[in-house]
Amino acid sequence: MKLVCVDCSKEVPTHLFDYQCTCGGLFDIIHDTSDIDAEWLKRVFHERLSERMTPYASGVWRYKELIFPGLPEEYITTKYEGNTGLYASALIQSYVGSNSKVWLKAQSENPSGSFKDNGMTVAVSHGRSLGYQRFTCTSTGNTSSSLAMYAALADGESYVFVPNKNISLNKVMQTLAYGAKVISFEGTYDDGIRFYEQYSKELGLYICNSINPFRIEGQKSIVYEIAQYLNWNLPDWVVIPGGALSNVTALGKGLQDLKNLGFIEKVPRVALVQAEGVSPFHRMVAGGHTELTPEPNPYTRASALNIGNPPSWKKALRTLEETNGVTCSVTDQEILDAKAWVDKSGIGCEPASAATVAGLRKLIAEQVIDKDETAVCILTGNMLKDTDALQEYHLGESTQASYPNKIVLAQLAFEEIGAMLS
Ligand SMILES: Cc1ncc(COP(=O)(O)O)c(C=O)c1O
Ligand SMILES: N[C@@H](CCOP(=O)(O)O)C(=O)O
Repeated sequence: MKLVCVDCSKEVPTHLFDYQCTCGGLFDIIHDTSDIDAEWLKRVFHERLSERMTPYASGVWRYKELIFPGLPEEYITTKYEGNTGLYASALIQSYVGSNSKVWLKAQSENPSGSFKDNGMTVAVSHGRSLGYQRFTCTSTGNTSSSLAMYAALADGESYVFVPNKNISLNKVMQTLAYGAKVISFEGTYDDGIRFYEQYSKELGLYICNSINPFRIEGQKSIVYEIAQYLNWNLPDWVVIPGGALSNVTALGKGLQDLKNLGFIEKVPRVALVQAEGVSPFHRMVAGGHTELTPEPNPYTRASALNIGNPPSWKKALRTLEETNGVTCSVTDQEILDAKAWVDKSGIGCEPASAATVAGLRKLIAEQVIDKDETAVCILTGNMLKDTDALQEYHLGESTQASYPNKIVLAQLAFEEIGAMLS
């Protein structure tokens, strides 16, 4: 296993951990899988499905050989993350206008309520193995909640930087409650990342944002798990929301691993969905450009996607190229309407995650995705991550217009309730 710079291809051993190369490029982790017996590994992954209370009961560490093979078990900090549900929803199939199965992968069922746990367990475990006790991130709230939870489990300390506006208070409170030192600052996630670029060395903290390639390795497990649950037959499309672009990067890496090992025959196409107010990557791809122009004033109600300068865009571009992928953007209204239907399906998600369902609906309407093709939407965060969004939608004046389920005002009298039920 080695770290390789995505810009200049410089190689560095993993014990000399730094997230950024001297040339400024991010590092990628490259594994040597030439000695792996794929059939043996598949059997091991299958057997581990019945593990209980060991690191391999985790839906991330189940795949340790492809994520962080050399890590001694004593450093693994796990809450049995992953193991999240994969649901075929007839309601969402109908909402998006598909004739084929639409799966929802509920990363919202992770211990801290978002997909961040898949990557964070690996980052914190790696940090511990290097002797770190103090961990840090800048965050719109999910990364920080996840970090604070794992740092607490590891008896470490966490220091998190959160923008002082346009984020969900639920997430900040969750972070605080897990014991993190929360520093609220004027600016955005992008300013937080710039701060690390300048001061990370002097601070001596272990950085847990997705610029850390160990996060990406852990997040690969999401697609491994989908593939394993579907007996190594993936749907035609994987639809994923994009902010910092870590998850689409991990998805692409995971798909290549599965293809190289012969676990899957065909790599599905990836559809990356951004929120219209913060869609620099989509604009770059749609405009046929080769350099990303950051969004200077990012804003979307799906606050987890409020990232104007996605650090992993070069890695994400690789995923698009390797999977013949597409991008699109959706409005906040489309996101919130889609979220209401995902909630009604019984699965639920936060606004950012619903961008996938809104995007799938749009791409089917535009005939980019065929009605007869199957798809899986990655639902990245839990519906209780942003209770203000629920309240605004269901109790607000204008936003509930297209949604049929409203609060009913009635007297608690037998006649009135009886008449309603008849
Ligand atoms: C719930 C949720 N969905 C989607 C995203 C976007 O994922 P990425 O930043 O990896 O593109 C984030 C944050 O990053 C998130 O918290
Ligand atoms: N939505 C994210 C922002 C991206 O963070 P990162 O983990 O990819 O660095 C958050 O929850 O903070």
